[in-house]
Amino acid sequence: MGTTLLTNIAQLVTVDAAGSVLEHAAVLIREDRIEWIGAAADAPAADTVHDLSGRTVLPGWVDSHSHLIFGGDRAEEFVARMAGQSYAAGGIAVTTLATRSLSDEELTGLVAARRAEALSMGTTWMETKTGYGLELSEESRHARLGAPIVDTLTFLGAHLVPAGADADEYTDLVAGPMLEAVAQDIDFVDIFCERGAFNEDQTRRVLQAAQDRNLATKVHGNQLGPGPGVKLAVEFGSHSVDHVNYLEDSDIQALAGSWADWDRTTRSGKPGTVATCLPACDLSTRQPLAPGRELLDAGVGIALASNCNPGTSYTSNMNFCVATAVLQMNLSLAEAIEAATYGGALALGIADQVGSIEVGKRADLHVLDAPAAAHLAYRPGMNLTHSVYRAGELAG
Ligand SMILES: N=CN[C@@H](CCC(=O)O)C(=O)O
Ligand SMILES: [Zn+2]
Repeated sequence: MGTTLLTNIAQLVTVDAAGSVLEHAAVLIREDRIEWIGAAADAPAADTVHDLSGRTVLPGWVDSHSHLIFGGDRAEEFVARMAGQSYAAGGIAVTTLATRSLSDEELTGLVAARRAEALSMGTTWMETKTGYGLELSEESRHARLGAPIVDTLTFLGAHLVPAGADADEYTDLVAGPMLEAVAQDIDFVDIFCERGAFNEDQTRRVLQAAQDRNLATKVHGNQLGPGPGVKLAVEFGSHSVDHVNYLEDSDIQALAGSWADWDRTTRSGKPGTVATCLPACDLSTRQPLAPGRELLDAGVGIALASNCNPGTSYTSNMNFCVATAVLQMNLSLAEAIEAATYGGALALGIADQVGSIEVGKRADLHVLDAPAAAHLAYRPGMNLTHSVYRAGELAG
């Protein structure tokens, strides 16, 4: 592979701690790593040179929340919602049935195609979750098939209590035998803490079981109404709490408190619980957009993610999520880009490897067909992704 120089970059948005944006820049990649960054005029020689002709380069998106392991779709549910019906967790069962009927080959093919689609739109690191299995054999099949396709795999056996099951007995199954069966394939344990899904006590049991196994955790919380999800995530030291639409002041304070030992300017210390905002989901479910601005102003680290799934957010387009965060959540472009790259990396515990363009980090780069990153929000809905480098390799 040798070295590759990307040069003639009009704007290089590094997302480093200082938020450096370089103009007339170049990046040297050696194998899968970033070896040098600087002015194009000073660039070292390289085996291969890619002239980017005045385009913009960002870190690849780090999509820290998705549910790609599913069959079928729920377009009818979506249409009913647009006609006024509200979203309820029960729709998950429809996807569970559709997924069960797929062979390993069919399911693998669907997940791989979805991963490739996201990569083609700039997502160089992708998390996904189980959660449409809801029985031991299916949850472990989904974990086994999904793990080699995505970069981070999360176990979400506690997504919905299956019809006819007792909620507490099912929670015991998730926290015990199911977790045991998937443990070797997963990076995180997650739970949907919400009315209609799992309550506070059940959430505690699952988070405790994960902690007892030294597994990192996440929580789906405060999506459809106020609830205990945020505070539980903070109490258990979860990497993130996701959705965060309905927050009380005390939730924001709890989140802010978790960031007390983090120094933003040097990016050192102990990161707190990331509040992951999912704007595409909020639009598709007609929920109020998560208060990203308020969270940032309170000192909370935030991430933006797609939440790609067939029920609440059938898109993996992070360009769209970033544009929405700028246009409708009052984030600056730099804040939105940081949340969709470095913020996602913090939410997945991989910020030392990816999430910014810095020497030594993995060469995950997203080239925009635009002279400035502002075009992401200035030209919303346009296909601005020109090319994508993942671990130094040109994708596609
Ligand atoms: N909220 C819970 N889980 C998914 C939706 C799953 C579904 O409706 O299929 C989410 O993150 O939005
Ligand atoms: Zn989700």
